Amino acid sequence: WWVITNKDEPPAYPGYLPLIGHAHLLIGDTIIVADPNDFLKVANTCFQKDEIYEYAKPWVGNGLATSDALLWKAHRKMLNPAFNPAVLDGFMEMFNSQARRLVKSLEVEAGRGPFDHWAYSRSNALETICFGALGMDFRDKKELFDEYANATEELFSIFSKRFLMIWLHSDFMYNRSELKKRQDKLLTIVHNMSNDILKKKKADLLNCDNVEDKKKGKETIFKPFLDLILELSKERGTFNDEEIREHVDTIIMAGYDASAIVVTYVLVLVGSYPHIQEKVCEELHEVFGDEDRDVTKQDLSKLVYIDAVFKETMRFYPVAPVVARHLDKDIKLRNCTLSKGRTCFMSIYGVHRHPVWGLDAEEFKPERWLDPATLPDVPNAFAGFSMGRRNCIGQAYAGMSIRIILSHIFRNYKVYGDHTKMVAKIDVLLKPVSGYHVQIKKRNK
Ligand code: HEM
Repeated sequence: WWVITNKDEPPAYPGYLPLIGHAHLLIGDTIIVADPNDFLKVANTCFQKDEIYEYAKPWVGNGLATSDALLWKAHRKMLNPAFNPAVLDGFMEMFNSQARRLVKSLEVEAGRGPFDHWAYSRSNALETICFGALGMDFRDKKELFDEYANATEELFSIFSKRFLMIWLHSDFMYNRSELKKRQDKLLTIVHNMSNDILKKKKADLLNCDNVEDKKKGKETIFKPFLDLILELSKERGTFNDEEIREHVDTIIMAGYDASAIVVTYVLVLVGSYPHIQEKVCEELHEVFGDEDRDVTKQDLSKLVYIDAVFKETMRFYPVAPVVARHLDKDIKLRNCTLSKGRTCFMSIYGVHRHPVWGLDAEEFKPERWLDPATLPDVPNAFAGFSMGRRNCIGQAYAGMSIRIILSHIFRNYKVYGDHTKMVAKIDVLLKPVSGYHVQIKKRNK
């Protein structure tokens, strides 16, 4: 308590013994926010990410997720158009074909015992995001894909190992560690890939006149983010090559793991509740009949129950359970003031289990999303994509791709799971330690 600088600071772990209850202050001057209104206030008052985000900088540099507040403000404004609905409409066909690939790859498991479908969802999501971000088609380049996929997976695990090994927090110690040597090797693989593609794309762009495409109204045709960012740069002179590479790597880092985990959580949860799966299938039948056609944008607006399942899954198991800001000013909340200079952990998990969700907050209930009367009174009670201006830029992309995947999977397979046997842990993201075991059976058409 000796470091408390503001007289109306919140108490440290209320109810705990002094000294022991303040022990966290020795590790770092941190505060945790789990109230929906407080979360939003912090999110919209302070845009500076905490120091722990520095660990990801060797991979993604000053991309949106890690950049300092000032640079982030300028870059986010310039990048928002690359994620607008017209651009995302161009991704529909690719999302559908990737969802079909996932369904096909799962065929070997149909009718057999429990299996961990994470490997399937993860590699499918990485293929999709590499296609969407870089325009890189890995589909017939298995060796290259495996090398890239393994490198990204291991990089994630290195970040979380470093976070847990407090003695490696200082750059001085980390730069001398085996972990850092391994990280450098993996980064060479990952960066070479983006740099090679960037070089090739730049050369292609010089040879084609995109203004003509726009005149012909072709904006909704699929264009990877890299092409869009290159075009923005060409038109407005916005980003240099290094910045473009960092933004594209950020999109890959931020996009694929989280999306894949949400799909896997949905399968385990829906597989645990047959009555919910029945409703999903009834809705799919109403919209598609017995057809195995692609999902259109109009279909998505009709799939309200699947949307409810998607949102409830993200509420129940928030993939990004905590985000962190460095408080660059004092922030006055309703009941207390947070002092400048502290780390503020904003608990998405806490917001999603907050009393505003009612007595059934601990239950998985997609129905709550179907009627505004059963949702919390406060508008900021859902933070799955964080809140405020520094929220997830890929929210619409993720929502679209995931709902398309689910529409294909549940039209083709009956899924069985038991989420009560799943133990989750925070490994940068919230992941099950026990695997994502489900069983699937082919549906009769
Ligand atoms: C269901 C999947 C996803 C979830 C749950 C998710 C969640 C989040 C959250 C909670 C944040 C805030 C992180 C923080 O403040 O530290 C974030 C930021 C971000 N996400 Fe996502 N995300 C998902 C998918 C995607 C996809 C598909 C993309 C790209 C296509 C993406 C790109 C980004 C980027 C670039 C940021 C940084 C935004 C900024 O600081 O301006 N995300 N995401």
